Amino acid sequence: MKFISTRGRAPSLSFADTVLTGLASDGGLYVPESLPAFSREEIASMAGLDYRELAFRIMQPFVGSDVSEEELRGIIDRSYSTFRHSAIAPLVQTDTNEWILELFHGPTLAFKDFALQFLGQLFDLLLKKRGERVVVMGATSGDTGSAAIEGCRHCENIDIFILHPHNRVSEVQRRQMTTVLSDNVFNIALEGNFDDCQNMVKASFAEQSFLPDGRRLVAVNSINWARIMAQIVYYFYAALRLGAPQRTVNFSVPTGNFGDIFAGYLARQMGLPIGQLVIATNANDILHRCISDNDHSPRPLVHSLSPSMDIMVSSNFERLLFDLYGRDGAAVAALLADRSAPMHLSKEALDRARELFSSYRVDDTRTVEVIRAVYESSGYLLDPHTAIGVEAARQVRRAEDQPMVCLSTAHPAKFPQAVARALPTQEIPLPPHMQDLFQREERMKVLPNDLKRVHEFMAMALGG
Ligand SMILES: Cc1ncc(COP(=O)(O)O)c(C=O)c1O
Ligand SMILES: N[C@@H](CCOP(=O)(O)O)C(=O)O
Repeated sequence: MKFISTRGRAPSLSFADTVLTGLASDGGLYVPESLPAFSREEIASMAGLDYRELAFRIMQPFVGSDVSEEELRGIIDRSYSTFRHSAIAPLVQTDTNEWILELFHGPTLAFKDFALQFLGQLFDLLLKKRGERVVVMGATSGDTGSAAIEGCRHCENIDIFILHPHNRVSEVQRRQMTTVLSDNVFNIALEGNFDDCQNMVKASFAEQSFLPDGRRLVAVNSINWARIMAQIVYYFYAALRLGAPQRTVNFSVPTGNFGDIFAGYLARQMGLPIGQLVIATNANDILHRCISDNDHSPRPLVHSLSPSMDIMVSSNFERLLFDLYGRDGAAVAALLADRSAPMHLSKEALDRARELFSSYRVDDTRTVEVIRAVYESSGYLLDPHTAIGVEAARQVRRAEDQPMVCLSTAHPAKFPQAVARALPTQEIPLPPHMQDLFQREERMKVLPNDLKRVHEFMAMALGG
């Protein structure tokens, strides 16, 4: 399978080369030239498969011959053996036809582990085969960082640098990153917000001459295609458990960088009978405004109780635009020429986007009310991001008789302060492997929002 850029001017790449890169050379994101599709019968035959076997069936067509079937099975086995729940992604019912898909049973307690445990294993295999050592650079609003570090820290051929917004992630999130003291792990606390971190990472991919010894950058954010690919699997897994393909299933997805919900969109394009796909946003609602009012204009970032979704520039929206504009790279490049300017979709693109997605915005006050209300009605404790997904689902749901699956993207223990606003006396213990998190030594470098300073730090850390 070949992968092409959403801006249409970069060379197409193989799966392995796509994984071991970041942005395309024209500034675009890589997508498959064509999507594999499964017939209704093929999907029916997947019912009852365990998570690992299903992951193999869904991902193998993308991977092709770059990774042998045996190698892919090995990667999948190792990736999901670190999860603490035997179902990997269990479903819990909270109301009539309302389900929570718990995606937080991986090592860092967020859905990011699904793709980043996998990506770390994949990097390890591909880099060893090539005898190459690379520099991984990523931006995080709190969850990608620790999951990427956890996925990559044992890779001999990787140095990893993660930028997080200084003082804008929860203490648990920060400590999950900064207490990993391995020699190949570097945490940068940037004096800026997540968008600043992400801009810096993208600018670094465009100009890599600051790296010593001819080293190159590789992405761990969801600009890396393998991240999205691994997330497609749990849409199939949940839908099959709830009766697909005989039954249509709906999903509500707490959304920031648009990676997770884009994986759901792909699952539908690949044949899974998904009805509604709900984009659930916090006060940083550019995607909701885009779908509801055709208003994709950036506004100052708001710091919310769901910090991982404090994102204004959603990288993966570009991948959707590519499809909405008939896979015309020039049209996408023109639309995104100035990301700080308001963007308005054409009538056709907007109509199509509205057919594909519903959207809803949930502010902090409502987030707190929902955490409290769901706990009181069902005894189920939501994290603030998941609460946004649950509320959005309840507000925009069309088919009461079909299952609505709300993706639970993080464990509430990552956000005790936010949960305490709703339930002040509620204890939320960390899992056993994190019991001493607050006693561990931390290491990070605080840097100004200045590309040159970040590059100097990275070059020095790499011995340049
Ligand atoms: C807990 C949590 N929920 C939701 C999101 C939003 O996911 P996405 O960026 O894929 O839209 C993130 C960050 O990505 C997150 O960390
Ligand atoms: N919410 C994310 C932001 C980065 O998103 P990614 O999916 O592109 O890595 C985070 O927790 O860091």
